[in-house]
Amino acid sequence: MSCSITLKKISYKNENRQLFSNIDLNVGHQEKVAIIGANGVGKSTLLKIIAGLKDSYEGELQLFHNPILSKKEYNKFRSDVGYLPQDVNDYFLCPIVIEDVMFNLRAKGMNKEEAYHKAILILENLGISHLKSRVILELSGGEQKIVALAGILITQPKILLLDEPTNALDFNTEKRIIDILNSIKKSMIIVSHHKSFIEKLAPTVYKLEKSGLEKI
Ligand SMILES: Nc1ncnc2c1ncn2[C@@H]1O[C@H](COP(=O)(O)OP(=O)(O)OP(=O)(O)O)[C@@H](O)[C@H]1O
Repeated sequence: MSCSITLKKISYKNENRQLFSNIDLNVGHQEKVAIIGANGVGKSTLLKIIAGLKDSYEGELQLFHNPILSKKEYNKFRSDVGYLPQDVNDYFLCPIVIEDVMFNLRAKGMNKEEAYHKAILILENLGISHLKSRVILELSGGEQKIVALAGILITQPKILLLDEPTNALDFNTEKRIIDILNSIKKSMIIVSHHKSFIEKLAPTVYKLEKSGLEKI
């Protein structure tokens, strides 16, 4: 199987305790998997390891079959990985919605008109074009989450890592996000406590325990 993400015997210890050990996982090309587990077991931490935001782990992370042995190595693949954190507050780079959604395209050198056009399209797709001129910090938690998702999807990463993507979304917005994520052909890991959301999106579900990942 062609794998986008491979974890081999990943273990992580924070300042206080061993969070988890022996995590093995293969996420195939365009496969969608969900990770569930008790509060505090380390789901967000595991996602951060895969997102290249933690390097003090044991074991091996591979992206597209390439062992990632250093930050430098990870950086070659960073633009292939879109990470939606559980708390999106600290991840915005611009004060206004449309500017933030355009930011990564502009950073890659795309001209302003094209980046603006693409940003408008993605906001329309996600049903939030009415928010385009709003100040991000004045939006609700749910609105901020969709704006963050727009900023990720616009760069067309090959891998999506979504930490509680439907947390704080109302029923209709959640339904729209499910439809959009279902229509996207990408490798995805979704961390969620939300059973019905997972059932509609991810055919493969793993439970994170201290001693490893169990397929359920
Ligand atoms: N910045 C931090 N500093 C110290 N400890 C932390 C930090 N972030 C997380 N932890 C601890 O690491 C453990 C795992 O946290 P993590 O957020 O990965 O769990 P989780 O499974 O995603 O939980 P939840 O389902 O509640 O979101 C917890 O005990 C938490 O208190």
